[in-house]
Amino acid sequence: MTVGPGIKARFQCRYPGFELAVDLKLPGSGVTALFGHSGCGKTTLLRCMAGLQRAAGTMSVNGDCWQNDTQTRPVHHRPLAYVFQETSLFPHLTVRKNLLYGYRRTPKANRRIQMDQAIQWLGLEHLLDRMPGGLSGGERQRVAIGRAILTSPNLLLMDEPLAALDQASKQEIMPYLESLRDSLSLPIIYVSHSAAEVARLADHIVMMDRGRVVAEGPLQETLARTDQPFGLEEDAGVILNATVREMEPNWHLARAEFEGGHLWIRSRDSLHQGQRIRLQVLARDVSIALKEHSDQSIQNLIPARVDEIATDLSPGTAMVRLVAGNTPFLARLTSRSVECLDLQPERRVWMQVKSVAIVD
Ligand SMILES: Nc1ncnc2c1ncn2[C@@H]1O[C@H](COP(=O)(O)OP(=O)(O)OP(=O)(O)O)[C@@H](O)[C@H]1O
Repeated sequence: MTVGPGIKARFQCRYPGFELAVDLKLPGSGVTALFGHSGCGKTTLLRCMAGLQRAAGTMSVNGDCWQNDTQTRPVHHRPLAYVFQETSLFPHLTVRKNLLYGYRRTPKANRRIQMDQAIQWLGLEHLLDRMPGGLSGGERQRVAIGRAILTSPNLLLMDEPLAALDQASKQEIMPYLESLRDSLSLPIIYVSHSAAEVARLADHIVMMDRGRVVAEGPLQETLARTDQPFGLEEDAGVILNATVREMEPNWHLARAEFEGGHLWIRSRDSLHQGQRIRLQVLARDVSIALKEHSDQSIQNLIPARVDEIATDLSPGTAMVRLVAGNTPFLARLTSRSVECLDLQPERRVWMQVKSVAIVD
């Protein structure tokens, strides 16, 4: 069988009352989120990928075939690391020795991630001589992630790694996960049912429902679908990557540039010029005008093109996809407004953005 770059995962398996059937081609780098309601099969799919769950199918990672129709490599021969919701550190070993455990088990020639790097990425310097029993939940999880990546895996599987943490610990650990995403070249499959985590971390998304994939693709593009396979119509919105270009301290505003325009956002102390941020714009916060009105209170007025209109989402409601430069946005309007404005694909309009949130 020829296997190319990226991750190929095709599986079929059954439990009483549940069947998983997926056929996925995923990017060979970055974070792919497996997203969906409880019981939709996210953990089962992750276990199939790891070889922990028997399933018919194929699995390959950047050209390395782990399973096909005739053979399957056992889990301990797959170069992967798995981080669970509940950490399982060795309680009798210090943090340093827990980290070294993964590192030393990896043959020297295969070590691509060094101790110092992992310690720095995960901010573990001051914890090295501590015992796991005395760490907070967030600190323990950071050590567990460190131990996992120090095996230099070719695939990192993370199953709801923040689910057992309180809100404050989740906020604390997020920047470390972001730094891992940006520093590691290895693909990460990240199971979550938190839209906020997905918005912040993922590059690619797989949305599952009852053992099937209902939508899949790059995060930005997929969230901007007018058919809203996520069932999030009320909270539908796009995520965009932007860079802070200008600070207006007198007005407490910052100008964030995205591919195709800029948005004024409310400033905060932690923002600085040149910073890369992710923004969320909800469909219900976007309205459309045919002319550029300057006599109104909305700061963000952006020229855009109508790309697609879906009118049958719920009675009287339409979802309009707009494109500014290369960046898609969604606007949720009444069907009446769509008709009154005579909106059609390709029409040039002005997009009024009432509210923008920094994703964190
Ligand atoms: N070993 C098993 N035996 C029988 N049924 C199972 C087994 N493991 C999982 N299931 C069932 O398969 C379905 C999918 O479970 P899975 O844990 O993969 O979902 P999930 O999306 O990860 O859910 P959650 O977000 O709650 O962890 C559920 O209906 C579950 O009850």
